[in-house]
Amino acid sequence: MQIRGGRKRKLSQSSNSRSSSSINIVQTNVIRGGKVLLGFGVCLLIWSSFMDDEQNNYYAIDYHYPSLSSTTTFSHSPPEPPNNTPRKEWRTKLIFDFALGPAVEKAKYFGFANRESHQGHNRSDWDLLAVPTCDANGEDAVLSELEIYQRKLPTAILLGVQKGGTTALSKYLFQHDDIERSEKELYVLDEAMDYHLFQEARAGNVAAIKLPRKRGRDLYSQMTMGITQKIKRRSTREQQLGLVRGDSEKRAVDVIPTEEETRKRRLEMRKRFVSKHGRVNKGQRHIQRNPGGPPRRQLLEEGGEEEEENTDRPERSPRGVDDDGSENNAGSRKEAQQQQQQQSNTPPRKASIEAVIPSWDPDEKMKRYFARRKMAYQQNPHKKMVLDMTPNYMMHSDRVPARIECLVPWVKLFCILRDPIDRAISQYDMKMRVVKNAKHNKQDGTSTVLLNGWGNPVPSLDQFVLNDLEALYEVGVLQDWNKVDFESFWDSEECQQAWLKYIHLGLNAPIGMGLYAIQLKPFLDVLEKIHQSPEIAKDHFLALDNQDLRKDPDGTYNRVLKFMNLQPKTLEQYKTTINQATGPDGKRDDMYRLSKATEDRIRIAIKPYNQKLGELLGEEWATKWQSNSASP
Ligand SMILES: Nc1ncnc2c1ncn2[C@@H]1O[C@H](COP(=O)(O)OS(=O)(=O)O)[C@@H](OP(=O)(O)O)[C@H]1O
Repeated sequence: MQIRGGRKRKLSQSSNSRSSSSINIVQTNVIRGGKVLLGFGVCLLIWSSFMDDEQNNYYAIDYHYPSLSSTTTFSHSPPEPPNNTPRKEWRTKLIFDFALGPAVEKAKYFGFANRESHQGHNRSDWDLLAVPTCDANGEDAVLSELEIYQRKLPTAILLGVQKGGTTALSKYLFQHDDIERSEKELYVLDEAMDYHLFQEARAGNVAAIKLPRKRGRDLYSQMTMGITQKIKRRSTREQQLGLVRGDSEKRAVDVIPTEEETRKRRLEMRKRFVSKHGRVNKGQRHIQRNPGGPPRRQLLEEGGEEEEENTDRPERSPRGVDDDGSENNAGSRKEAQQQQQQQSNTPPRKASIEAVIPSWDPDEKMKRYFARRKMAYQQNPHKKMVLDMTPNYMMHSDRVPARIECLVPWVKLFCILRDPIDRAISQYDMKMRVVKNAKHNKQDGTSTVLLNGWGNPVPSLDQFVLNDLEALYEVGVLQDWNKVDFESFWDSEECQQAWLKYIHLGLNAPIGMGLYAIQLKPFLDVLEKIHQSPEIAKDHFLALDNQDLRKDPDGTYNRVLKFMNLQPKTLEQYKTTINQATGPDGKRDDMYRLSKATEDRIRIAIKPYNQKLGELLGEEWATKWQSNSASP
């Protein structure tokens, strides 16, 4: 702005007074130079400030409870009682906050002034949860088993892994009479707890919580959650029209366009948008799309498919890197906000928690969480096990272990692992099932480009995994193991920080999720810490292999029952998704295939982590996935 202003003045000066002295010219040049420097300095300052911010965002997931202690964190290290707080009170408060607190808030939210009337639960149901889990001296949990069951706190937790076969296993387990039937994925220890803390932060009870932006997801994979709304709408439309979804031939249609094709397409879309609605600043777009014009709904109706593609974009991140990976123009955003302010005379929106997490919908979250907990808290004292099978816990290994220690130290943890490559392919397949209903843009009659809801081409399977591989190298989780000694890296602070940085990027993590050793280590550590004995800790952990579940469902099911100290049982029904989708050998005719080169690259890169898994879980795990046995 300043530079442009300077230029204007210079032009008007030169036209009006040709006879200005050379001193004037020198002065003008000096001023102009100064302004340029000043502008440069300001830009540098802005840039460095939000670069810092970006950095902080990666590491700042520390949840503080000032009411307990300003140093009690719930993420990276297990919380300890603050000074002068009796351990009993401290623990009661934690249990109350985590298990009961959200429930009380929910009751308030749903307008139950009187909790007695709430959905058949009476006050004592809720209050049961608030009973301290330690004795009068503040020593460890003294809840009897019955008390734990009555409280419906989880007695066993399935940590992961996503696409490992959780759905099938949960269907099997819920057939058992001694297992409480609840929804499969509860997200109590990650999302719900995070949500509770957000509520607290909003109320000013805890320090503001920064979460990483979802930039990485967009930057590296382009398969974002943002598209799901659009796809849902489109698929409903397709259903209404009687179109069949899910036929496997469609999977083969994604031909990845060249960069040039992508650029052209974006330009075209932009041109069409501008010709229809006028030029709109990036920053302005989500503030007021069409000042004074027809309402947006009307625009959409007139605009048809193309414009809808463009206008369906969710809000962009407040600052920093844009959804499509390009740098935001912080200046133009500010400008747009100023313009907006002038137009509407309303103050600019303050950065809020919602701004930090763009897609956050508290009401929606609240309802979902409420529904889940309601199921989990069903009053049935006869069931012995309450399961929380949330495959994302494994990936949230920065906060869930501490919460386990603090809240449910008695739990047994189990997981079902799968060949990382097969797992990644399955994840891609899941994403594509959503994406493939997006617009297919016929370009020249021969190639068909599959686009996501934002008009960006979706990556091929190879690209999808390679992008993640690149991210893992970028943050330092993966390195050139010929140059870096994995053994010393594994135990280092550097490794932990790199992993934190990676998970806080919010990626789809097709390869990262397959690094089981690094995810499981904190859970194994916390079990040892809780039980103070490696043997007892071992009894509280079970790792299953997806292949075993495929080949011997009955045997695997009974292994889990034994692990939970439940009576053995023969499975009544095996009907799971495996029958429709995957054969007993894990192969699927319509499955995507990774190129051999990519697969080899990944296997070499993650090999040391697999070997570590052998050290953690037993030798057989070290060599399980050397070659892709499930692929031809
Ligand atoms: N019985 C049995 N044993 C082993 N594996 C099975 C079984 N049933 C289903 N599947 C396969 O599991 C994959 C889905 O995993 P999840 O249910 O964990 O998915 S999710 O994370 O809950 O979305 C999914 O894998 P892909 O078919 O490769 O996508 C299912 O086919």
